[in-house]
Amino acid sequence: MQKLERKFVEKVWGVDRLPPVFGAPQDVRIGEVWYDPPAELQSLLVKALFASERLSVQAHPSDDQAQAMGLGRSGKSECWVITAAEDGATIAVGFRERVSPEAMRSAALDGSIVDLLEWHPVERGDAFYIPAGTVHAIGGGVSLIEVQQNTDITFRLYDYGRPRELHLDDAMQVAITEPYPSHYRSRLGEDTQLVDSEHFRLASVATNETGAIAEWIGKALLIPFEGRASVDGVELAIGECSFVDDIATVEIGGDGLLLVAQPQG
Ligand SMILES: O=P(O)(O)OC[C@H]1O[C@@H](O)[C@@H](O)[C@@H](O)[C@@H]1O
Repeated sequence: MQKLERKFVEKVWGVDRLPPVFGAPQDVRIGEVWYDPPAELQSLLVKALFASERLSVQAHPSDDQAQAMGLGRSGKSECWVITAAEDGATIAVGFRERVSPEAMRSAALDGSIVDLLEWHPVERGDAFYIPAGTVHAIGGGVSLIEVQQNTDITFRLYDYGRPRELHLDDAMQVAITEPYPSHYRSRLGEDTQLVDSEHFRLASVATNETGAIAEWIGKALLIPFEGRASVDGVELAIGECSFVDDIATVEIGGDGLLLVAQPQG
């Protein structure tokens, strides 16, 4: 088992103070904690996100689109598990109704795209799979764990007038201008398989009942979500992410809830 190194990333929409378990520098607006992918598992990246304000409205390319655009081999599908949400917090995923690409473009230019999106109320434990092409924006007052394909290609459609680069023409090539299919949503406690996609799968596993991953073999990433969890007797603290070479051969213990991610395909 290998605990992954953490990297703190400043973001305009980040928070002034991360939970103490992260030991983050003070006086810096941190929005993301990146867990450095190990040499043995480079295809997935895990992040913890902390948003005090809305992130950009954005979309990511698929593998084929990224390759056709000369941006490398990998696109970016991702998933989120909400770890904390202030009262009334929302995230935007997909459109309320189907829109034409032209209507999306002009709404991105004047900012009214924010009102075309479906803003979903969220609470701790809600999970969303976000396939490449889904137009999305994480709202303020939300913290989450993200598991994503390991690439950093984000096409911003709209950024609330913040002075950051937009990528509207690229986004137009990849954005799906439709409502978000509800079967991509799940909830910890009700569902054990949160994501089962082309590129990765994600399960929520109670440390005393690991049936959800009984058939899993091979490399995996473990992210403690709640309570106390251990692997082969070593405690996994909240705020950490660990790599194991073969999930089938490790002994999970403790009294808590773990997220377990594994590459597929
Ligand atoms: O473009 P900004 O607003 O900084 O957001 C960038 C972030 O967006 C989120 O939705 C995720 O895709 C993160 O992996 C990404 O780093």
